Amino acid sequence: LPTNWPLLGMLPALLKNVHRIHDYFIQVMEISDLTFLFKGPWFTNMYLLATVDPANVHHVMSKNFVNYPKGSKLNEILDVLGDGIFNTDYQVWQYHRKMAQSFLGHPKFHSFLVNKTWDKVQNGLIPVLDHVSQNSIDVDLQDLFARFTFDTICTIVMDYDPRSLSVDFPCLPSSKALDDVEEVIFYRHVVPSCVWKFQRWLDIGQEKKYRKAWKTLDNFIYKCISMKREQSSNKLKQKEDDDDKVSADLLTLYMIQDENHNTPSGNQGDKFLRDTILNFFVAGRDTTSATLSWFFYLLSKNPRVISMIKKELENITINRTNFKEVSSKLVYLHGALCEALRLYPPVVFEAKSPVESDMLPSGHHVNPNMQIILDMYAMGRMKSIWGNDCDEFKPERWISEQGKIRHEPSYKFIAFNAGPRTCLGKDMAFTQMKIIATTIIQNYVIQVVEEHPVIPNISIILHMKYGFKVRIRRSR
Ligand code: HEM
Repeated sequence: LPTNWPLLGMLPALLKNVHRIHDYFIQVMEISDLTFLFKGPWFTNMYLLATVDPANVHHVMSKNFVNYPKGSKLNEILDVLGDGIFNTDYQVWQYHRKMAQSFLGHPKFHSFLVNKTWDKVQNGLIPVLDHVSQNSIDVDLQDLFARFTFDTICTIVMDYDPRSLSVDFPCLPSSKALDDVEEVIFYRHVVPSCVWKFQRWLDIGQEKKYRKAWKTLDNFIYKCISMKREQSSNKLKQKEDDDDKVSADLLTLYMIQDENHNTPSGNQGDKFLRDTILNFFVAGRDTTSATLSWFFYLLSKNPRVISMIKKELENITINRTNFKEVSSKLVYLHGALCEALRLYPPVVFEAKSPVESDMLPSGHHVNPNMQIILDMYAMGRMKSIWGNDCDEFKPERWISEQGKIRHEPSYKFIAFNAGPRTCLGKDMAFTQMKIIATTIIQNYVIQVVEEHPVIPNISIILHMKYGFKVRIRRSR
């Protein structure tokens, strides 16, 4: 366990292990009975209680949810997200949640999503995969998936397709700006706040990058909002009919509320819409694309699982019209995706501070000066939670004796968060991942480029540090 040095606290141990921070946390969690208090240098007032104890997770995320809002410290770190769903509490968060639920949970949303995803497969993914396969070009599959999900989330949220997934692989500043923002948000989580605030004041280093990325995102989103305003000023009224909600995009839905003065944001005008859109970009782009990348990486190491998925697909024809019925038959594929999410959850940790002092089920006292880190990566790899074979990629873990999907409580399988702030895009993510996975597995062979290093990066989203270089060919 890390030594607590006078003045420096446990910072030396953290710095020494920063290059292998994920594995280091697994080790510390295993030998400290699933919860450990890291103490920072004396002048920083930094106390991090890291935990992977399911009882603590259940307590913080569900049972005593009201005592663990996102809070002002996190608001500062995530300031680029403004008043969007990720960065708000209480009424504003409830408003977003209601709006997002009414959109994503609308009965017509599923077929809308399936159609948009299928369009992108046919007009984006397949042409690009055929192009790289015919010309024997090595491709970064992680980048390709990020392009796919960026295009689809823009389409769903704003009805605008930036077409980043195409054979010329265009470099989109808005997509790059999202990467930069995520990197700096992680940095802000790990250095003392006085350090990053000083850098922000001087406009240097990571903070300079953050400011520029923020501007790029603002330019992109505000432009889309004004385009939408022009296009739809006379159409908005027509969309008010509940049945039409899903033939519109999320932005239109919010604009209708705005016109009717139903927003909780006061008179912020386009700023509230901008915050909403940006939060959905963050929610829907990297989470799904990162999972797909790790899923295909795991498949490349486990040919047996590919054979099992192919076997499951043998007697099933999947297309855009029957996807809803067929999807529930893809039990093994579903298990394999859950297994990828367990081993490589795209959101690696969740940071929480109590409003009032509290006692966790593990017996640890927490107070408002502390940050509680729920380490989702380590949680998926704990022997005491998942058994001695926890490091193995075993889709069978998710299948019951009756051949159905085995349900695991969200405070144990935490990839989609737990409690009232559970991910709203879970079904959307599974739908997209299944469409993409079946298309690739049925039609292509993927081979990882030899000696290409695949290691997790250190950020708020678990990407592959050097991308995922593969060679692709059409299967016969
Ligand atoms: C494999 C894919 C995905 C994973 C693993 C995932 C995971 C998560 C996690 C861990 C959170 C909690 C984040 C936090 O509060 O700090 C979250 C929240 C959320 N996710 Fe997802 N997500 C995925 C895909 C999506 C997609 C495609 C959407 C659709 C746009 C989406 C929409 C949301 C929303 C709106 C929230 C905020 C919920 C709230 O605070 O009430 N997610 N997701």
